[in-house]
Amino acid sequence: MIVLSIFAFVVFVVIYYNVSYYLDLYRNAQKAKALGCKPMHRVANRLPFGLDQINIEKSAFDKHKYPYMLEETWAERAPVTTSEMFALGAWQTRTVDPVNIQAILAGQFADFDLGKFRQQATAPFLGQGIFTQDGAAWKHSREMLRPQFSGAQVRDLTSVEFHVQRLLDVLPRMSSVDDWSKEIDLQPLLFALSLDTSTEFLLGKSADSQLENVQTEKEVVKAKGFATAIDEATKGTSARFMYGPFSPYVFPKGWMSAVNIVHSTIDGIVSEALVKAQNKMLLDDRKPEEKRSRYVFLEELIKDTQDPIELRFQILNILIAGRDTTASSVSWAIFELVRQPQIYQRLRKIILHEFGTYSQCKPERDITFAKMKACSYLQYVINETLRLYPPLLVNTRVANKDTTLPRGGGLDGSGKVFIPKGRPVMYAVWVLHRNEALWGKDAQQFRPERWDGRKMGWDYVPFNGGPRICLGQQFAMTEMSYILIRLLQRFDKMENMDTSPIPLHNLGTTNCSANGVKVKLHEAEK
Ligand code: HEM
Repeated sequence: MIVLSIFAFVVFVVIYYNVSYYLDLYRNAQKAKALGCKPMHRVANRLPFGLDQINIEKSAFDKHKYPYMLEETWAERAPVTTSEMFALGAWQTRTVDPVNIQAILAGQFADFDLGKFRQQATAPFLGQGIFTQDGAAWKHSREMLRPQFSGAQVRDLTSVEFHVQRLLDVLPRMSSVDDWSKEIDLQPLLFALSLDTSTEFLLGKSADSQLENVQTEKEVVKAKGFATAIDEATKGTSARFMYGPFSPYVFPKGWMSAVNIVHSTIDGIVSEALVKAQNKMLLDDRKPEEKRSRYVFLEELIKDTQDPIELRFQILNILIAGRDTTASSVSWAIFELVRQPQIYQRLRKIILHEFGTYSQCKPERDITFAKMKACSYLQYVINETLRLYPPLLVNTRVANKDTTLPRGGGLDGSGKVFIPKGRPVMYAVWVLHRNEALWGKDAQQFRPERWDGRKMGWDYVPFNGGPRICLGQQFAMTEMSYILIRLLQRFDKMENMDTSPIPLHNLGTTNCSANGVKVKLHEAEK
């Protein structure tokens, strides 16, 4: 009897699922017709429910070739650049058409949300913050945070110089007898640098993770705890993303304890800051001569909210949004520069001309925000790095109502397409940025000169666009410029020590090199 009941229940679920699936398809087809939409190209699956997609994605991920898989599978029917597929039991639309991307991010911004999957995957770690919210909550966060990213604070580079000096202190220690250093991997050092500058900017206290590399006993332990916990917590969160709707049930080993370490460290600093704010004391109470940064994000934010949980999550959201993105981008820039010595030398010559040699340069006087912004070739190098290696390879928005997108319908892809409420629309920035139709036959090559006279449009979205454009864009461009200037002033040559034939990719919160950035450095002024 029980067996019969279970059997009947399963049959009922299968029938119910099938009927509602086909009814939905029928209703959507009717609505699409009424709106003058044309059918999208459908990607064929080899396994039921699109289960083959899991294999394809997992295998590419494990082989560190995820971006190449995107190019192969997303460009399947070029030049028609929008399609739909059934993956993991649900329909999704995939586009690399700049016109559709502009519609999603700007023109039809109100029709799309981040969707519940991002919130579910990140909730225990990132809670309610600008990076995870939608609607009114997001608007509130954006209005509260935006003023913190304008003006003087973005231009205050004293703290960046302090931490760059720590990085430079570490590098010569690795030198051998001749003028060349031994082989080092710059990538983890650049990640530590970025964690230290971001925590100092946001919290008024640096995580001092670079001290790990100079072996200062006491602080090393403190730094290691926080830096490792941040890495574990972000890695675990990214792993949850892969499971889509099942992410709330996935708890990678050690993830929650890493999350707790990060939360309690930030909570400690926040509660200290709240006490100081109540007593009208400065959060950053170092003596003036010890002060590296005139601005502390948390100190300013406390003027808007005193809720400790809101403060924790807003700070953490920005830390995660800004730290790995900047570090991986500088790493990729060096990755390319050491493979093309002529570009390295051209950039270095311009840097020396504009900002002086390492020993002549007085950073506060010579490396200003305005001068960095005006240094075109330096900006071209960074633009080109973010084109070829956008930190976020793929992004998703979810329709919050029945809507349409302007392109992708019909055989030539020029017609409107219907997007039903709840449908995820994914856009692959990696594929968009390497599309030959948009970037020319040399789209795969690192060629900063292509930016000479080129205007930025919807074919280039490393920072996204529209109302949700990256708040830290200016901050990131400034910091990346600064780090490159100091490194190229100090080293007149860098040699690539990595022999892998193609770049391999690790995907954490951002896309970074799986082989690191292995180089030998040659000091300019020994
Ligand atoms: C190369 C460096 C960076 C890149 C490529 C980058 C890219 C992005 C992208 C693509 C988004 C949109 C995410 C989405 O809506 O799905 C974003 C959002 C954001 N970024 Fe960045 N980012 C960088 C650095 C930074 C830095 C340094 C900060 C802060 C210190 C920052 C703060 C933010 C914030 C707060 C948001 C959320 C904006 C909102 O939703 O309204 N980013 N970033």
